[in-house]
Amino acid sequence: MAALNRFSGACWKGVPVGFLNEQLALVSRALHKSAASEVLQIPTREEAMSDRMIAPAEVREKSKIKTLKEMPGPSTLSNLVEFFWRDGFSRIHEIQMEHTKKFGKIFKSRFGPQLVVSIADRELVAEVLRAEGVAPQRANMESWHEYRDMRGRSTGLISAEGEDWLKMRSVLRQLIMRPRDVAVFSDDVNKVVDDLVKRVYNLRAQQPDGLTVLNVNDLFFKYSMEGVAAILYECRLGCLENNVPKETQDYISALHLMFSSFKTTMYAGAIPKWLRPIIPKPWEEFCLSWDGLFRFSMIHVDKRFKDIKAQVERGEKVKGGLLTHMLTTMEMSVEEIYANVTEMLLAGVDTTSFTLSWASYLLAQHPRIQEQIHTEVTQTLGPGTVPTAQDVPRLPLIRGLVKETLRLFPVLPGNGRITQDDLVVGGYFIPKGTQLALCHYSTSLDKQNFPSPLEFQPDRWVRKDSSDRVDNFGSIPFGYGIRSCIGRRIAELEMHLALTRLIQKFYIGMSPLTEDVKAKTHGLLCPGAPINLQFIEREN
Ligand code: HEM
Repeated sequence: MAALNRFSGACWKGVPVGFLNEQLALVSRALHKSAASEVLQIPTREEAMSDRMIAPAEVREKSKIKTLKEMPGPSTLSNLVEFFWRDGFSRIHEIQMEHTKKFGKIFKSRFGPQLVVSIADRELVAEVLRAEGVAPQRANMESWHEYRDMRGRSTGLISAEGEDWLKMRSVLRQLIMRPRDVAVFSDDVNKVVDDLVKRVYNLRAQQPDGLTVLNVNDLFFKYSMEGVAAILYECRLGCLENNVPKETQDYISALHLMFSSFKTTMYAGAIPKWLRPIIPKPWEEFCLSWDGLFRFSMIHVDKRFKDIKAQVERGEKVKGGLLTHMLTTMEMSVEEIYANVTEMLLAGVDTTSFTLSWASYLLAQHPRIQEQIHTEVTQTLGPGTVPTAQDVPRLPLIRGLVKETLRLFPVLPGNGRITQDDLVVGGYFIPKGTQLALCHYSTSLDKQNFPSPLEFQPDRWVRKDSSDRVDNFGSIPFGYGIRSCIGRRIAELEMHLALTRLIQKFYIGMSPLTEDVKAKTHGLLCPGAPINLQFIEREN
């Protein structure tokens, strides 16, 4: 039997009504068979319903379905101690692994009133995601919705649900979901890469050895923000300049507030409204950072809108990218455009910068692999060629580098889904409305999914022949299916072009100032200490 089945209907005395209906349907199908069924002595409906009925194998299998009560998992108390006493919020990825080891590949945890079913098995993750409906829900976004209602703002792709989400997703997916859609941004991103390289020279020059860039994540944060804004706002923000403009600096502060006070913002959702007068800070900070993020997006969207209007008034042809398209077609309202660019910028900066930081760190830790990749780049592109989106398919090791980095350090170590139907997963009945946690960190490091899982092997993603399938649900850092990451191709373009150029220009070495850097969870999986690297210029 497939480990997952869909049921409709509620539970009746612990047995899902849909399940009973299915049994009745099976029996009824048998009863409506012709004479042949009489020869086979199919039982009557009454016989079938009696205790003496020998159920078909499928039905017998279903009767083994267990309830959530029978599912193993840590106690509420141990969870409380783990998270609030032992700072579990910064070790969510490790706790995921520990619980998988202890309780198996499906287990339940309770956080106050919230029950979460965690799934750390690649096949079960695949079944859940493959069986999704048309508008999957990731998690309860009540605090996000409350802020938006309070300020009269719209939801964007991350926070929207149902029809609203479906409408916005269908507009955006036509614009940025395929590699060839984002290839048109290649020149814009390359200009940002030019500035990244300049910035590396500039930062190195400030250090006594003339080689080291301290805390590379700061550099990559600015690169990612500049890159994603070049695409989303069709303008430059000046993040990589020596003097970052004030407006941009304010935005960076709002973004830092959102993430650095991750616990605070988590509590903002978790603290009941009636407690807010007593503990006001989390909710206030949450609103303050959203105000900053929205303000910034609105400035840039309004500016572009004004430019387009002026162009139209002058009788000029309006040309542009993503934002221009959204503003001229108006398939979404202006409020929806504000909300979407705000949420996309929020989703697109730290994710990309952490991945770039880890990728550079891994290259520095593995000089032999770095040389292999450098050889691939120079042999494929020739000396001094600036890579473009069209070159990326010819650089399998660069793609492997990004995939392997995201396998070892999936920025989102776990993803969520709220079940929209009653389901059976891994032999357990899971009622509609249950919060699922898909444990990507555990599956990525599971040796059944990836041999020698702790080793950094970018070439494990290079297909040797057509039968050699290396894509698997063990590592799906961008999610899967209709609700997967809409910015995936933008992120990949930014990372592929930046890494290729850095590898062309520099040998990336470990700085003596960097010790073994462990990952920590801070909303996202990020470096637990500054990564300081040397960028040694190559001679070609
Ligand atoms: C390394 C970079 C990135 C990683 C690893 C990443 C990962 C993810 C993941 C795991 C999800 C949830 C998918 C799911 O629930 O199935 C997601 C959603 C999303 N991401 Fe990304 N992301 C990255 C970069 C970006 C960028 C650059 C943007 C925007 C330009 C972006 C925009 C979004 C949005 C808007 C959603 C919500 C989609 C929806 O609900 O329809 N992401 N991302």
